[in-house]
Amino acid sequence: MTESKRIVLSSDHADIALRQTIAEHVAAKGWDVIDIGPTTSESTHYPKHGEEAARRIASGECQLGIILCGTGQGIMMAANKVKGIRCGVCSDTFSARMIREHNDANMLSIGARVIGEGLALDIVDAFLSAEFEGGRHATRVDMIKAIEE
Ligand SMILES: O=C[C@H](O)[C@H](O)[C@H](O)COP(=O)(O)O
Repeated sequence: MTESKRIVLSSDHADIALRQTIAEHVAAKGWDVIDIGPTTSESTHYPKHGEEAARRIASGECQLGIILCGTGQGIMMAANKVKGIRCGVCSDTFSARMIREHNDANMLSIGARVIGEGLALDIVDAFLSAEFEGGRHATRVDMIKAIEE
């Protein structure tokens, strides 16, 4: 894990409570959590929240990010438009581990209307405790980065 442990959290209106539960869970594990909201369940637009969170990572302010929307898909698509972001939607712990180990993902997206709180927290733990393996996977991640150039 990187020395600085700062993580950004954001979501749309799909489940503010789950995001706040994840924020508390991650903070309890020693992460400095930057929860950029929103704070109410008023209908909002996931692209802006995905982009906002992604830019906190692209700027170097945060090392990792966790974002949520109803399916996790729309906010993931928006986040992945920001250069340097590798974000995957996960509904299982194996994928959450593998997107770190093989893809060096810096953001995790969760479908708040897809999975429950218990699984979501396990997915978060799998994502945060995994490390990028490098080697052949670094070659492939470099190829992803080259597409952005
Ligand atoms: O990918 C998009 C997300 O699942 C959104 O959370 C969803 O489209 C929001 O839908 P609604 O406006 O009906 O709550």
